[in-house]
Amino acid sequence: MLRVEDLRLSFGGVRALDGLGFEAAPGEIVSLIGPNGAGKTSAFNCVTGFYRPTGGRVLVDGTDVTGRRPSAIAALGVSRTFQSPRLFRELSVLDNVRSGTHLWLRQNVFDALLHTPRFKRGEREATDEAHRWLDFVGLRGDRAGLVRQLPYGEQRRVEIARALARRPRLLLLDEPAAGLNHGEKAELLDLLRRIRDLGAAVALIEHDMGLVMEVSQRVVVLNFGRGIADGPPGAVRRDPAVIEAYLGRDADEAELAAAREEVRGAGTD
Ligand SMILES: Nc1ncnc2c1ncn2[C@@H]1O[C@H](COP(=O)(O)OP(=O)(O)OP(=O)(O)O)[C@@H](O)[C@H]1O
Repeated sequence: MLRVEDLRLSFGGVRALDGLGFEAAPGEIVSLIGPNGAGKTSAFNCVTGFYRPTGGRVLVDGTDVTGRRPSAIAALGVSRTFQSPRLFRELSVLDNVRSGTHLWLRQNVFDALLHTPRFKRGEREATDEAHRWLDFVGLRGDRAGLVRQLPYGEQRRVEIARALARRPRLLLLDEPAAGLNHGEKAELLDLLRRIRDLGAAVALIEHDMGLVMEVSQRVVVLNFGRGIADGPPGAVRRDPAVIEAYLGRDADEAELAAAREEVRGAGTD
């Protein structure tokens, strides 16, 4: 579904991406991990058209989308969330999710102006579907209220519901566990599995190693814009290059042991 080949991106002298390659197949969660500044979000931005790579290719279901605009890439079934939720703050919870349906809802300007039967049918369908996705992400409570009044963890769920309402074939989630408490993380783990079971390809950026190791079919480790490991979680967490990437070559044994623990993920062994 997604194939990234030899991706390169520079900002002035900074090489954010330096020959990155990875793939994500339908029904699979592929996690991108790596130290701060390793290039994970830059990779997402290149895949979704927010950045134009300076080299390499991005293929979505075999179509070369390198350098295309975000809207053109979204139209191919690519949907994403951001490190901090980017919602329409002055819209209701429901309307935020309904906005996701406009990608596939077939309405023209005359339908909207004249409120034709087709328009009304479409609006009903959009509302029903938005409710279904809010149920799916487990958002209880008032859906007519403004989204900005929700707690942070719930805003994240709304953003995921909106991304799902676009009916994506490829979903990119940028640090969905950031700022969540323990209980919310457990619910997110369950949600990620259910999203995978829908059959989409999921690419995940996440710093919570326990979550990553538990939910991913494959883990790609980035360091300085390059992939330094790519494989099933079990193999990646034993890879010495991965441990080193988190601390650097000069780390002493105690630090390395602590890093090994972190990469291994609490309670997953
Ligand atoms: N818009 C930009 N302008 C200049 N430099 C940028 C820009 N975006 C990213 N960079 C640089 O590119 C490198 C990779 O950043 P990126 O945000 O992709 O890393 P990351 O792995 O997602 O980090 P984090 O885990 O902290 O989110 C960093 O050195 C960063 O400072």
